[in-house]
Amino acid sequence: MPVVFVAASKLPTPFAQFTMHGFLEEATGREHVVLSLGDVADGAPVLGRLHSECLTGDALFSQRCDCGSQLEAALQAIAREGRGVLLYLRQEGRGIGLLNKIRAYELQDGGADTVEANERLGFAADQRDYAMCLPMLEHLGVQSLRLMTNNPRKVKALTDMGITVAERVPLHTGHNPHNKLYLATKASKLDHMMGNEHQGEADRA
Ligand SMILES: Nc1nc2c(ncn2[C@@H]2O[C@H](COP(=O)(O)OP(=O)(O)OP(=O)(O)O)[C@@H](O)[C@H]2O)c(=O)[nH]1
Ligand SMILES: [Zn+2]
Repeated sequence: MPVVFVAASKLPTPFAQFTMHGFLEEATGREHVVLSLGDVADGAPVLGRLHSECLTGDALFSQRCDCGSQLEAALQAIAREGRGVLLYLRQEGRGIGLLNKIRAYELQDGGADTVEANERLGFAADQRDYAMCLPMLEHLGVQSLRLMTNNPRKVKALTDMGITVAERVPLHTGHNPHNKLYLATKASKLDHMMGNEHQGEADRA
């Protein structure tokens, strides 16, 4: 997937001053971002996260999901470590886009779960692919990750493209009464690992 690097700048945040790297996915026009901290090209496994865009959770404080809290926990964990990468991937709504996600939420308000809602709209449960990550990680010189995720599909996607996942770091945060069913459905239908693992460093954020 042709992804070109466009520019990099400083990004001061409450957690650390990251470097922000901007990339363009030429075929789709999607604009992806990586926040990096420290020397991530020295060959040692890098604490990292592939974060799928969730406008409602990341920017609008939605409690329907755990995205905003995971984003914050991941950035805090990277800041604590002084080294890491967060790939902010523009694949909103597990790849169906913002307006279709709102359609899916409407169906969920009527009783469907997150997977059934996607399927009723004619989409697969999860339409994401992670091919754009390889050129972005190559650009940064990252060969091996300690990946903050509960999603085994992300581990497999990276491994299949030749990136070593040296460790999976669980990221359990942001649970509330509004996303209880959503998180349970992710575990039962989307293979997410939602508990009983050792507490990861990102969970402590
Ligand atoms: N279609 C759809 N997308 C959703 C819904 N809730 C959250 N999302 C999207 O799901 C993506 C986040 O995926 P999650 O399944 O929460 O987590 P993950 O990224 O697969 O796994 P983790 O690395 O463990 O966080 C974001 O793109 C959200 O916009 C929903 O009900 N329907
Ligand atoms: Zn979300």
